[in-house]
Amino acid sequence: MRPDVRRWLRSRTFTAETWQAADLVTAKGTRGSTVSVVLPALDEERTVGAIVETIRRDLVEACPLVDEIVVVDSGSSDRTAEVAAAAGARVVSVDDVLPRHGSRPGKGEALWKSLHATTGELIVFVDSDLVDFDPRFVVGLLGPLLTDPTIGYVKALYDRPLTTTDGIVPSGGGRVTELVARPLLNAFWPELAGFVQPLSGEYAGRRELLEQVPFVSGYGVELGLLVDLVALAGLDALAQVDLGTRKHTHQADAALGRMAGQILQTALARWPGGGRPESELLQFLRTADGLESVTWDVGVVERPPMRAVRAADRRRGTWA
Ligand SMILES: O=c1ccn([C@@H]2O[C@H](COP(=O)(O)OP(=O)(O)O[C@H]3O[C@H](CO)[C@@H](O)[C@H](O)[C@H]3O)[C@@H](O)[C@H]2O)c(=O)[nH]1
Ligand SMILES: O=C(O)[C@H](O)COP(=O)(O)O
Repeated sequence: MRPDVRRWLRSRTFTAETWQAADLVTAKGTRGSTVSVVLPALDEERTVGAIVETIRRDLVEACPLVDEIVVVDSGSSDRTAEVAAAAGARVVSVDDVLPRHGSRPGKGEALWKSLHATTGELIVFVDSDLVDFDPRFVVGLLGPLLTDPTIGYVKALYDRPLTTTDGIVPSGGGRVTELVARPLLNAFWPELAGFVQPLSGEYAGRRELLEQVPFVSGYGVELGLLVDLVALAGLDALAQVDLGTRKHTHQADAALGRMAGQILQTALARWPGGGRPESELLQFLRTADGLESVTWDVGVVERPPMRAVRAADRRRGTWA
């Protein structure tokens, strides 16, 4: 493993249990910070209500850590907006924010517009398709930002079960993460190899940083933010927090293929070019002792066309 990644993993990986909401309220008061929670939502009537209600009950009413909950409706055709509003969120439609800039389809557009629709100095993004949502997610993501001024952006990490018709595969989820995003990041931005869940939809950042980088309109937004923020602020300004387990609604393989395509487009638009890709791939496994990293060499060797080999051997008189 690269020394910079090893050092970053040790100093910038936290667990949500480190912080209690009440302590963070005190830290927030001392710093005069404000917090917005943003939920991008496209047809999430089944799940968005419970998430909003939990955050409102536990982190607005019982303990004033969160100042506003905003659901950015990304063009839902179901009752997402009504359900979210009834649960206590302010709901804005993506088309009504910055209308003179039009609306692009996709999740990243909703996040970009949320910067204009909210006021918090700290912004926490939470997907609205989460099942069994735990308020610890928000507390954990805010912990590093409210206690360490050198940290500006915090990603979630977690176990990702895959729920299938045959049952639950404990670590089977995050297919695009494992098959596309992590190999790409390891190859071209190896300093980011320590991010266990680079595509996690739960993350928090300082507005001051988030307003300095572009937002990709679709599913490339998470990879784009990581690459652009490390260039802007440096690796030590980024952190990750272990939130336990995350369950969400899975998309079909064909939809994940389109997601992978957007992530690839995002990466290629940022690829610095030149040089050889890094051949080390860092993978993470959950063991009884916590997260274990394993390094693999995925470098490949190009063998020449057989005709060229034959011709060269004939010239040397060594062809058998
Ligand atoms: O056009 C869209 C599409 C999605 N969403 C919302 O965005 C969130 C995540 O979308 P989802 O389709 O559930 O993504 P996942 O399959 O869960 O994909 C993972 O990987 C993506 C690519 O990095 C991330 O954007 C996601 O947050 C992350 O959970 C959900 O609340 C959606 O309702 C929108 O608001 N608008
Ligand atoms: O983050 C990902 O890799 C994609 O959202 C796919 O997740 P899933 O394999 O858990 O459905």
